[in-house]
Amino acid sequence: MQPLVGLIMGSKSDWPTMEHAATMLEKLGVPYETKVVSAHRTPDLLFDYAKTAADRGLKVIIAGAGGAAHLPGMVASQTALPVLGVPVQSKTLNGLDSLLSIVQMPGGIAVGTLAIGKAGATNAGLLAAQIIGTSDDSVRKAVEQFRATQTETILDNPDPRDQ
Ligand SMILES: Nc1c(C(=O)O)ncn1[C@@H]1O[C@H](COP(=O)(O)O)[C@@H](O)[C@H]1O
Repeated sequence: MQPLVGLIMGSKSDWPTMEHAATMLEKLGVPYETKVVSAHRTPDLLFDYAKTAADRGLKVIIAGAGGAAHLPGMVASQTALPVLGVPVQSKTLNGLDSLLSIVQMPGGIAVGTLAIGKAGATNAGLLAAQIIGTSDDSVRKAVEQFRATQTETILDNPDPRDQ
């Protein structure tokens, strides 16, 4: 199926975090492609990827990076598609560096910044599906079903001592 989401990251070392975005997209039936693209290490690839993304049929880009995390902002500078940025937890500064690099965009180029790490990657997948769900009924229904099941699971087992 034609990918609707581009899931990119600065390094293969980001995959253990970013795979949680992939898991959510798969759960919600959203086709995606995934690739290592780095603003620093592969700048020409980054420009080509971002400039051709919309014409290739992508609707949303999720970009994860750690440390000096310029990838999401640089992708956003080259495409009008919505870009969701995931700060990957860094070893030295625990991801605060990644978060601040992604979130402090200058006005006029937008990146939707998620939380640091696994929760941020999971929610990037979810938010991408919600964006696609505004014009795709089957994805919107999958999101609604996911949320209903999540709520039921908690209500059915409210005792915190039970697993
Ligand atoms: N922040 C960026 C960018 C970028 O923003 O273009 N490219 C790679 N990186 C990050 O460098 C970290 C360490 O990468 P390595 O593990 O490959 O040394 C990764 O978290 C990656 O996202």
